[in-house]
Amino acid sequence: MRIDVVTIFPEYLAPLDLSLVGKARARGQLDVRLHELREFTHDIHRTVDDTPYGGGPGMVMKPEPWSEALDTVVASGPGEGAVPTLVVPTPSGRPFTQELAQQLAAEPWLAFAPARYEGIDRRVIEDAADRMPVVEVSIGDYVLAGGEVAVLVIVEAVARLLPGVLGNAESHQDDSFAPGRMADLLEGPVYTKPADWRGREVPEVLLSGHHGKIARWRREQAFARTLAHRPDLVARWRREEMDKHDLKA
Ligand SMILES: Nc1cc(-c2ccc3cc[nH]c3c2)n[nH]1
Repeated sequence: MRIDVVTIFPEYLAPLDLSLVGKARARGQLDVRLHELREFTHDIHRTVDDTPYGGGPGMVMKPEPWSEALDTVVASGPGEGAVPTLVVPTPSGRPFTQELAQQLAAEPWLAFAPARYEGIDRRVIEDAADRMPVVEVSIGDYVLAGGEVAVLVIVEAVARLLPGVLGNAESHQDDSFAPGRMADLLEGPVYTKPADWRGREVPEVLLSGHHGKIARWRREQAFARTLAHRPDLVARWRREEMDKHDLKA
């Protein structure tokens, strides 16, 4: 997979050199290219923003640098009409879920447009959508100061789904949120040595060696935690299970 990121803060993406994503890049499984938006300005001050039409607080990112940057990204692709899927982090976007991560992981080429200020001139997104798939994505119902952190979240969640990126020991096949595994929902509690730590002992069942009982205990624990923290997910999973067995709620 190829990933391009256009940003005024390339240093914000430094974590993409580390750990899972960094190793995947070193192995050639991921080709990540950062583009500094100010390289696509032509004034002495390298201006990327201006005041908003219609008034209001803050500044808006100018269309020209973005369109030049995105044109350069597309032109540097494999050619033959290949274009990236443009991912635009925004609080009002499509919720980023494991399902969307799976969909993005199936794409050969992603380009990210993390905004700053009050956002990017809308015409940039509209113009891009005439040439490539565009998906606006929210990583949660809170407001960040820019989209770079969202890029890190999305890239990590997508990269770990790519074949060979996770070692077998860390396979994502058992991900709680992987489609079809809603029944497990969130992870249950985990324990490691020592068996007694500060007077707190590991649950007996985990020392029993009875794999059936252990698996059931873990599902029960995960379900109880999910029911407490995410009743909405449990309700959705129940509906999906009822639909799957053509049962009426
Ligand atoms: N899910 C989510 C995305 C954002 C976001 C994305 C881009 C910009 C640009 C300026 N502020 C931003 C905030 N906040 N929360």
